[in-house]
Amino acid sequence: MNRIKTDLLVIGAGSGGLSVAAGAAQMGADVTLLEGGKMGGDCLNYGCIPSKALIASGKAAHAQAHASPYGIADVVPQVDYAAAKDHVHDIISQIEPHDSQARFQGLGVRVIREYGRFISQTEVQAGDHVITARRIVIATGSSPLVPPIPGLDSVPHETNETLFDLREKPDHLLIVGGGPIGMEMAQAHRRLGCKVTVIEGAKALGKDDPETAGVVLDALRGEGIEIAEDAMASEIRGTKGAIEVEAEDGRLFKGSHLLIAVGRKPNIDRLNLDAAGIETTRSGIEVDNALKSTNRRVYAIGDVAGGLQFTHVAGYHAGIVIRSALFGLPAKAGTAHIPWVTYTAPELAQIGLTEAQAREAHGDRIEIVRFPYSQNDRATAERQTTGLIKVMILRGRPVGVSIAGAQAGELINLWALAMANGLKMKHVANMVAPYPTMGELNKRVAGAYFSPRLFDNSKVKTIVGLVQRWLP
Ligand SMILES: Cc1cc2nc3c(=O)[nH]c(=O)nc-3n(C[C@H](O)[C@H](O)[C@H](O)COP(=O)(O)OP(=O)(O)OC[C@H]3O[C@@H](n4cnc5c(N)ncnc54)[C@H](O)[C@@H]3O)c2cc1C
Ligand SMILES: NC(=O)c1ccc[n+]([C@@H]2O[C@H](COP(=O)([O-])OP(=O)(O)OC[C@H]3O[C@@H](n4cnc5c(N)ncnc54)[C@H](O)[C@@H]3O)[C@@H](O)[C@H]2O)c1
Repeated sequence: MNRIKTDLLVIGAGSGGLSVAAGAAQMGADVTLLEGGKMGGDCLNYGCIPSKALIASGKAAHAQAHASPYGIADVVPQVDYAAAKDHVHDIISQIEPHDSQARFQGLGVRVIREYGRFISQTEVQAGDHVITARRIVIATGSSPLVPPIPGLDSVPHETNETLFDLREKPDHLLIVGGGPIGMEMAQAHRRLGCKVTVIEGAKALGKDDPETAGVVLDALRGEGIEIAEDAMASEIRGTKGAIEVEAEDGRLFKGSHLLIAVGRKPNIDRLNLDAAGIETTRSGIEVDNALKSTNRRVYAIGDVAGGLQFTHVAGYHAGIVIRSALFGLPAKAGTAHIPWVTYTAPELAQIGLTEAQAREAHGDRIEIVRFPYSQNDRATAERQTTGLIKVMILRGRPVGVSIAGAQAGELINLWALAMANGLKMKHVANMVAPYPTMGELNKRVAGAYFSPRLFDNSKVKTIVGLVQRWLP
């Protein structure tokens, strides 16, 4: 056995683990990083990057087929599905060096390409190494949940771990699960020429605000995607090319290929957590708001910590752990200022409270303002007028923003800044936004908050009247 002593042991080289390792090593800590699978984790290899690359292929095809409103003839896109997958892998390989073993070794991190398992409160075994660490960060991520639906184990199916290697174009893709994975992949495949049916057990995009999610679902249905809601898949049968999914209420869906996208399960099986006294919940490792597990020397971050499961959350967690483990400073992870975006077209973005959550938490004190894309000149010029921005406001401060529309993911950035720093609506209204940009929507919705106060206000009218009488 090779014995290693280290300041910080990071288990998992995905979005969270890499951020902790890079930060800690560059600040002078002795860092050991374990990775049993691919460097870069889910986001680079099976998640954000391949999905956004395939969405880009779909967007290119869609633009060809819908060019005539801009004065350019529509073309039936000649889709080479396998070539689109080559594009996906090319994009992964362009980003790969940033997450590579060589780069991290260059930063001074000791990288061990093995799965780790606890053998005591302070020791982890990885291959023939036993590592003792002052502090340990578990950043092992999550895997696709493949539920025990009768028949599924004997029917060929894809998950996010296999879909991006599939090279034959599905004739008719059935997708079980209408969350972000399901809806993003539904639209990408529809635009690449597949028939697509989404089978959703409750409401599609159900974690988002129903009003803004509704805008996206209408658009997806308009592109020809069948979205069946309240359709809990209860039995799956068939063989490659001829698959059937039956819902609890008897509805039957037939297709050629099947994608399972019904959520995630935390990667904890290999860790032997009992040996370290680390407790778990149904969604992952139990952590307090400083991301410490029930073993006070061990943190859990990112997907395995069971909260919001996004790359930027894993990165945010990494910053909190560095502050706590390296500097011994207090640090708490919040969620009120965390945005998320579903990269459909139109995009769907959310930060903080939805309208229903805001009303439940703050009752009548909540004010809601909306502004439609149809009143934005840039959106009009680009024929992207579908959508709206909606802001939930408590005593002049935004507590939630929901956006559906083109570039919603870019627009939410401003609200992420505002909400992370406690800015008020007046700060957004004071900004001068360049014309004509989609970003003006943010300023205009802030204007919509103030305009009744200014324009429907008898005091303001009286003051203006008096001043005008005295002005030379
Ligand atoms: C299809 C899809 C699309 C997505 N799109 C987005 C998006 O657009 N934006 C966004 O913000 N998020 C997106 N996500 C979510 C995002 O990928 C995850 O939230 C993020 O990767 C979590 O980072 P992590 O560090 O917690 O885990 P991961 O990135 O999964 O990394 C965990 C790593 O730990 C390794 N590991 C596991 N167990 C062990 C062990 N015992 N020892 C050593 N190594 C181990 C794994 O091999 C893996 O490499 C998407 C996810 C999917 C599936
Ligand atoms: N753009 C992004 O940031 C992005 C994109 C993809 C994934 N992700 C992350 O990955 C996570 C997982 O995504 P996901 O879409 O797999 O999960 P999800 O939990 O968000 O959605 C899963 C959906 O499947 C449905 N479902 C569950 N069992 C079912 C059954 N038997 N039949 C029919 N429907 C069923 C649920 O009602 C739910 O709506 C997301 O929550 C998100 O954190 C993020």
